[in-house]
Order: sequence, then C-alpha cells, then structure tokens
Amino acid sequence: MEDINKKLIEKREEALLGGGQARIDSQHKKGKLTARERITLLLDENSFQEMGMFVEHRSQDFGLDKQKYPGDGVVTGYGTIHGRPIYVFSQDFTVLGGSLSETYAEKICKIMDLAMKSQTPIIGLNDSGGARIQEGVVSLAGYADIFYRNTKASGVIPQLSVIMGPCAGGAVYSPALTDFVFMVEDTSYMFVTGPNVVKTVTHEEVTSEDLGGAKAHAEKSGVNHFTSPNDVTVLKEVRDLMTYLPQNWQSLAPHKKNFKFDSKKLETISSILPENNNMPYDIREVIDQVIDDESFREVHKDFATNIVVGFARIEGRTIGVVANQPISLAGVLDIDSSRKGARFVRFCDAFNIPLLTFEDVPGFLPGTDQEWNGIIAHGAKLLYAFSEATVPRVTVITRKAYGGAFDVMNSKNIGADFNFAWPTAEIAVMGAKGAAEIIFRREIAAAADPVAKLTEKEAEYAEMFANPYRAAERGIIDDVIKPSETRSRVANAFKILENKKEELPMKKHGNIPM
Ligand SMILES: CCC(=O)SCCNC(=O)CCNC(=O)[C@H](O)C(C)(C)COP(=O)(O)OP(=O)(O)OC[C@H]1O[C@@H](n2cnc3c(N)ncnc32)[C@H](O)[C@@H]1OP(=O)(O)O
Repeated sequence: MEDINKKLIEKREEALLGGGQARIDSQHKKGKLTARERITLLLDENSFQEMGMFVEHRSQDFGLDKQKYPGDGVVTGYGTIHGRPIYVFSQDFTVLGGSLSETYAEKICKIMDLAMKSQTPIIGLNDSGGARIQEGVVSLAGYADIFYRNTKASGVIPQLSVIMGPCAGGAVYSPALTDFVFMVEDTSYMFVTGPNVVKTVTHEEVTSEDLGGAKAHAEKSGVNHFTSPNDVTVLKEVRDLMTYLPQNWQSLAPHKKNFKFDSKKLETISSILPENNNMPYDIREVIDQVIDDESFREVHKDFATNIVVGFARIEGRTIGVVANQPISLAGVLDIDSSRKGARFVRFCDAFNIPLLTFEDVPGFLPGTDQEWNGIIAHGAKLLYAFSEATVPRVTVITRKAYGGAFDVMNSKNIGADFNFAWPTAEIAVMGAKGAAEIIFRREIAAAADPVAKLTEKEAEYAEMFANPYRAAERGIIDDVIKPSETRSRVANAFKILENKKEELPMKKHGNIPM
C-alpha cells in the first residue's frame, strides 16, 4: 500500500509542476501567476477539487508523443467562492503555451456539462497560444465543442472569462460568448489576427498591446468589461462580482443583510443637478446617493462613457443600474452606448436582476457616421432589450427625456413598472429651442426681430413641456418625487415588485436586431 500511495504522490507532484520549473519561473518573470496559483486565489481556501489531473493528449505527430504532461495544459475542477459552488478551468501556459488539444477541450467540456447539469456558474482563466498547432483540426473541433456549450449555457448560468495572457485566433470566441470578460493590463491580449497578419493584410503597424490589450478592448471595442492591474487584483474583482450574481437563471443573487446607507446623502442629493439645465453633472453621484453605500460596481467603465451600467444593491438586494451620463456627450444615445446598455439589460433580465434606470437623455446622436453605421439597428437593440425584460423595472427621470430616446430608456409604455420624475424633469419631443425653431418657423421668420421671437417661443414651449407634469397628467410617469425621496421610493417599488411574474408570448425565440 505504501508503494501504491507513493506512486500516487509522485504522479501528483509531477502534475503540479505543469510544464516544469523553468517554465514556471519564466511565467513568474512575466509578472504572471501559474494556472494553479490563480485557482488558489480565486477560490475559497482549500475548496478546489481537481478533475482530470492525469489526462494526457493522444497525439503522435510532430514529436508530441515525447512531450506529454499530466493534465495536458489545463487545470479543471470545482470549488467555492464565498461558500457558493463554482466550476473553473485555468489554462496552463507552461504546458505547450497553454495550447488547446483535443483532450484539453474534452476536459473543459466535461466541467461545462457538469456546470450546466448542476446549474452552477463557470469561470474560465485564459492564458493560451490558441489551437495546438501540431494537432490540427481536432483542436479546432475542440474549440467548436466549447463554443457550442458556451452558447447553450448563455442565459442559464453566469459564465465569466478572465484573460490573463494571450488569447488569439478563434480562441477569442469562447470569452466573447460569455457574460463578462476581465483583462489584466500589460500581460493579456485578445485578437482574431495578430500584428504580423495585420501588417501583411492591411499594412498597418501595431503592437499586440495597441491591437488587443486590456485598454484597447476596454475603450474601443468594448470586448473587455473590467480591467485590472495584475493577476491578484483581477481574481479579487471576480470574487467580488460573484457576490452580485445568482447561481443560475432560476435563482436570486445573494441578499446582503448587513448593508449600510448613510442617510446624510438624502440631504445632498438635490444639489447635484446644476442650475443651468445645459450644464453637465456626473450621474454616478446620483447613483451613489440612492444605492447602499459603496455598492456600485461599474461594468464597461471605459467604453461608451455616455451611458453608465453596473451592479449595485438596494437594501442588500442586487440591482442592475442603467443611466445616461451627462458628463459624456451630454448623455446622448449612440451606437456604442446602445450596444452597451442592451447587453447589460439582457444579462440582468436573464438572471433575475431588477433594473433601475436613471434618465437624462437629450436624444440620439445625429450624423452620417451614426446613421451609416447603423444607429437605427443598434438603438433598436436597447429598445428590444428593455421591452423584453420581465424583471422588476423602475425608471427615475432626473432631467431631460427627449424624443425617441425617452421611449427607449425604460419608459412605461415599453413595460417599465414604475416611472418617477424629479421636478427638474423635462419630458418632451425635443429641447425647447429646437422645437420652437420647427413649429414657429414661419412666425419667427415673419417677425420684426426674429431672435427675440425665437426666445419668446422657446420660453413658451419650455413653460409647456420642460417639466414632468404633462407626463404625470397622462400617467406616463407614476409620480413626481423630490430627489431626497428617490431611495425610499425606488426601494419600495422593488419591494412591491418582488413577486412580479410576467410571461412573454410563446415563440421559438425573438429576432433581436443584431
Ligand atoms: C482556434 C484557432 C486558433 O487558435 S488560431 C491561433 C493559433 N495560435 C497562434 O497562432 C499563436 C502561436 N503562438 C504564439 O504566437 C506565441 O507562442 C505566443 C502565444 C504569442 C506567446 O509567445 P511567447 O510568450 O514568446 O511564448 P513562446 O512562443 O515561447 O511559447 C511557449 C511555448 O508554447 C508553444 N506554443 C505556443 N503556442 C502554441 C500553439 N498554438 N501550439 C503549440 N505550441 C504552442 C511554443 O512553441 C513554446 O514551446 P517551447 O517552450 O519552445 O517548447
């Protein structure tokens, strides 16, 4: 028995070394942790249960028969985060550059299948040179097996991807199919084709970092939802985000009973809006004054900054916040902000997270760039996402709610449950000046002093519509509330909506504008 146990211990020790000490040292030199070190930080202490530690690849080609490593470049298993079960895979760059073989894909698929059967979230830690080149098409088929499962799992269990090294070629599509992508500054990158191919095809010279680093994907493409400075921080942030999410589509996010709210905030909330309604303010200040203290976790912080989305808590319960941001492009809706908002709304609705919308929107961004790149279809995405959402939905209009953008931003007529407006709200087809220029065009042109006439007509229109009462008279909003009443009204609304049940019409699936 002793010998048998000794053999097991030796085999385990060999597996724990991955691609060997030299490659582990090289990984550390790059500022990166190993696959197993990452799992240790991600999960609760001693909770990891590994599966497939002795799996080896079956390939004989290009000398691979002489390069076998137990585990074959990916560590898979399950454990807990804050006591809640989670499946995890962690790609091991020390083994053949973390490249994906047939058996490696089988290991990932095995835990994806278990995660689905047990309705438990899955987190992938990515650090890989992509398809194992020596294995050819079986590796590509392995990727397809994973993508297929990612798609099937979408909306059933939360799927998170953490990019902690290279992620290139077709490999990018697994993270892209998951709900949230985290990236580490300087050490991670994602691209469909690398700088060399880019140079050959388009003659552009670009570094890996500029092409597909954390910053590029956080600011330009929107592929990256969260950026962290290093491996340790990113894993802490993943653990934190998990506290806002449910285990699956049929459960609720954990209730944090010991929440805090500093009631002094109720006194300062009214002073956030500037006196001049054309001046900007930071909507995040409003959000912070309504939600539980320090509970806001902004998603996509550096992408499409004219809309703010993120998770928060009200009285300890997770909510999703969607808010126009007046300090960026005056909070206008454009292609990227519509895409960003729509994707977030879809996530929240899929996972039973109530939605709170703060609205201050002057309309859609005009211009050929927007029209030719499809603002119509992209704006429709946000409209569709809100319209189809059956979770509790509350809107607070703080200031402007103009035109089609008013409809899109979780209006009552597209199914919001409670819509409140601050007394500063202006709910109208457009701003007073633009409106006066159109409807009083002839009168203004015929006036002795057209400028004075425009000012007069602008004031007339503003008096009639630059307030929330017209909408309140028609029931298009449910109440006009003081800013200091916002938290209690919103909290009460979510409480009364706790058992909300709304069924969508029977269908195979809708056809969301893509
Ligand atoms: C689904 C379709 C796809 O995935 S298509 C994409 C296929 N993959 C690629 O084209 C990337 C190929 N790899 C690379 O360009 C580099 O290895 C990258 C990822 C940039 C990392 O560079 P660097 O940090 O310098 O490491 P390295 O090149 O020394 O690699 C470490 C060891 O790993 C190996 N490796 C790497 N990638 C693969 C791969 N795809 N298939 C098989 N082996 C791979 C390298 O050969 C190297 O091995 P060794 O340490 O020299 O024995």
